[in-house]
Amino acid sequence: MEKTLIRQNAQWNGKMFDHLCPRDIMDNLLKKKTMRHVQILTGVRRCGKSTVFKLLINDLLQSGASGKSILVLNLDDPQFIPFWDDSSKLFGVIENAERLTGEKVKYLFLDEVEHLCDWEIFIKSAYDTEIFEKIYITGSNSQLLQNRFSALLSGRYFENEVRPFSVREVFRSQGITTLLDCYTQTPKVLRIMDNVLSTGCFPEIVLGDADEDIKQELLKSYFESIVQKDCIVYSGIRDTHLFFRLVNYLMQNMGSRFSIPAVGKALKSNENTVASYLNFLCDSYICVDVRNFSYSLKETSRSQHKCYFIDNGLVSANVFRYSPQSGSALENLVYNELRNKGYMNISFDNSKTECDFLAYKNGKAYGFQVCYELNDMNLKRELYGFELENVMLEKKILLTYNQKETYGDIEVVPFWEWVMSPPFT
Ligand SMILES: Nc1ncnc2c1ncn2[C@@H]1O[C@H](COP(=O)(O)OP(=O)(O)OP(=O)(O)O)[C@@H](O)[C@H]1O
Repeated sequence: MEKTLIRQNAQWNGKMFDHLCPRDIMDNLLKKKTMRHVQILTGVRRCGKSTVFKLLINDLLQSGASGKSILVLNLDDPQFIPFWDDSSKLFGVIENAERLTGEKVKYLFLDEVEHLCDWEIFIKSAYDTEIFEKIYITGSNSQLLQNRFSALLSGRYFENEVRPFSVREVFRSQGITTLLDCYTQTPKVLRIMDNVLSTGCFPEIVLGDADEDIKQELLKSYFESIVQKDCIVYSGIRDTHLFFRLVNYLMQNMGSRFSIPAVGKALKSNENTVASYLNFLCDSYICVDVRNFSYSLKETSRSQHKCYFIDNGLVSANVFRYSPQSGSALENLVYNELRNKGYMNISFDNSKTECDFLAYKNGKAYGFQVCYELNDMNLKRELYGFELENVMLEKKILLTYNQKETYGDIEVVPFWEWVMSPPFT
């Protein structure tokens, strides 16, 4: 089996990657390409991690590297099952590759490394041999670097999260590359936004020409594999019935505030179990647990939570009566774009103003309110959201589906315009 795998590897050539869409994360990765540090790419399943490998390989080939010096091993492939319990056997695969191609492996790519029970030991030895110019690895669980051997790698790696396409990447994949394109092709922009609100931003969903039903089916299969492989099996969840009820509860109440004791009560379960199941879900990158804003570090003062999902499509495929025109669908998209645009410490305000998002960039605080459609009934409440005590906001931005206005220092901006306005990261 190794022979076939290795022959496939040695045949890399630039033309194989012509059809791939460029990813914004590449700028960051290429800046570090000459550093020996191991590059770890984590992220939810199907978001495009292996494709980022291909983009990196393409760059290596363009820079003159030989295809034979690049070895990619996908450890999710059942052929690697015998290696899962003893990663040192991989050195044998590398030696075989070198014998077959007659060239040293300089660039090692390991996909889904979490299958190797002691992957850090293998990576540490591979790094320390100084044979490889660069080692890239991927994993689909944020606990990848939290096990007993992780300290072995300290100071030797960079970790970056790959995420499904940002909305800007979706626009770019459909030929909308500038703000001017958006102004001149607004109906197309709104059509893309409708798609993104309902079927999300996973690359295969965005780029595929399958009809809506097939996309929903595919999204359901993504969901099942994330929940099964990266939550239930990876974290050893025992009460799967409770776990599914929790996921369903969080999807139905996406973007609504909750407390762990209240969910425990609603699901008739122990709150400690609910809290740890929520952590397992977050570890798989399928959702994030956002807390209310507080200057105090005491946990009790941040006891309110809101859950946002990595992709609107995953939610729409699983929640009965999901409405892409709802505030929560747009709010979920805004949360993800805040992350894509590099905002940090994202929280919500739990005082009387109820500001949807407080987020920081370059040490400055920004306030965001999200309203699908502003009208006479909700305008006053939405503007009031920015009247925060104790926080000086650098900017106050009210994001809508397609309305633009200014109210004093508050800018009402269509979501697509905000997405396509620099700075992008
Ligand atoms: N930049 C891109 N351009 C074109 N297609 C892409 C791109 N990124 C991802 N895809 C497509 O999306 C699908 C999933 O991508 P990929 O296999 O890279 O994801 P992954 O995160 O490695 O998935 P998994 O965790 O399940 O292994 C593939 O069909 C791939 O071709």
